[in-house]
Amino acid sequence: MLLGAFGDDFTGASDLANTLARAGMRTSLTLGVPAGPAPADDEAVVVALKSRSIDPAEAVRLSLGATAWLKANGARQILFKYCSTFDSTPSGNIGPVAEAVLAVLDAPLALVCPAFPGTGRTLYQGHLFVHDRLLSESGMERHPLTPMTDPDIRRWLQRQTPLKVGHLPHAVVRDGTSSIRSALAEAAGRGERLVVADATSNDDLIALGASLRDHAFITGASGIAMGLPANYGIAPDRATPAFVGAEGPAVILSGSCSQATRRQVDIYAQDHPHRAIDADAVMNGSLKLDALIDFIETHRNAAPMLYSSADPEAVAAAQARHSRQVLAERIEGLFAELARIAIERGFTRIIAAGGETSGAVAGTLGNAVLAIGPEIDPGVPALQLRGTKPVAMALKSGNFGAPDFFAKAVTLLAGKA
Ligand SMILES: Nc1ncnc2c1ncn2[C@@H]1O[C@H](COP(=O)(O)OP(=O)(O)O)[C@@H](O)[C@H]1O
Ligand SMILES: O=C(O)[C@@H](O)C(=O)COP(=O)(O)O
Repeated sequence: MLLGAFGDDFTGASDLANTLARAGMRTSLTLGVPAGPAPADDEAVVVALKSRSIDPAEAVRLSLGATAWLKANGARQILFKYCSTFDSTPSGNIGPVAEAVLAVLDAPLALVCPAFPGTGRTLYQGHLFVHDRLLSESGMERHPLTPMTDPDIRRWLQRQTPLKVGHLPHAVVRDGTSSIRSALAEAAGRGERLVVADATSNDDLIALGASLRDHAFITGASGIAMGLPANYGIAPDRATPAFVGAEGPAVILSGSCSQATRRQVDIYAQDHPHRAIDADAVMNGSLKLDALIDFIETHRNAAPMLYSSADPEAVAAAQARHSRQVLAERIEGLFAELARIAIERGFTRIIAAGGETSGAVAGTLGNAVLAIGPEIDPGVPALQLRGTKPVAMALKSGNFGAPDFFAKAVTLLAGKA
């Protein structure tokens, strides 16, 4: 293993694995920390954690566990992947996790770069944009678990950690690798331990990546990985193993309330069987699991969709009636149970939308290892379970994917282009 990474949610980890695979690295995605050794022949392993929206101390514990396993399996560098919209709260979890890993690796500083221009996330003057909107006006300010109300990543991160936060301005990044290296050395001299880097294009990310060759620890969204494989002499044009896919029944499980997902749900519902899951019905027990299973069984050959995706007003109203955390856990628990039973009943293509939801859904596979297949849309690869069970999956980040994502995913997971 050359590069060892962990992601703070399952969709994010699959997004990173996708970037590394596209850049030519032989990459696997593991759901949680594997019990045994790393898969042989892999140059990069991405451990998917579900640590984004949990207690900071627990997130630190899980992240240190992943770091220890990756190091024990030979990783030369550790990469901590978080969301390109920097999903976190004033108490964590990005700051506390970065701080803890810096300490165990005894690293002077770590770069912080959530930019992912391919999906419209750019960072300029320390501020994060989603397309032409500041993060705090992008819809992310109303996220159900991590409302992002401040677009200044330096200020937001500084609330999460006592470590000194610095800034690498765009002019330096644009100037290229040697300027970046000098600026990082100066930042270390000033005692800065977490340095937020501007990046507005893939070229910026590649220049940043090239300047991180000697860094023991790097943090960022998947864009920061674009330039890392080249540091190991790996080029993108390398042949990748064929993706076989799985031809059995498909089901879509969407607990994502992001804007992009809600549009994708609307489009898919126009000509596919679909059923909404009502938050109150989940909480008061009037929604029966059996009825949902009957629904997907009835439509098993037409790729049915079950979704709790709802607009911000409906989510806020439901959260006002129930505890936010308990509501999230109950809905995620329901999706996990649906995925488990669907797989048991022979569904082989599982498409999950939303980071937390995907974590719950994929979590039913235990400590599985997944191979990376073709890209469905930027940031979302087709995944295939390694081993004997024929299961293919897509774990879609909330705001990723074109409006026709679900139909495309159903086709691609069957191994059809
Ligand atoms: N109708 C709903 N009302 C309230 N919370 C919901 C509803 N549907 C889903 N949720 C919860 O909101 C969270 C959505 O997060 P996630 O799955 O990461 O997707 P996204 O970040 O794209 O919205 C999950 O914890 C999910 O269980
Ligand atoms: O970096 C990203 O934007 C994604 O990989 C990601 O982590 C998104 O998370 P969810 O929107 O919660 O799926």
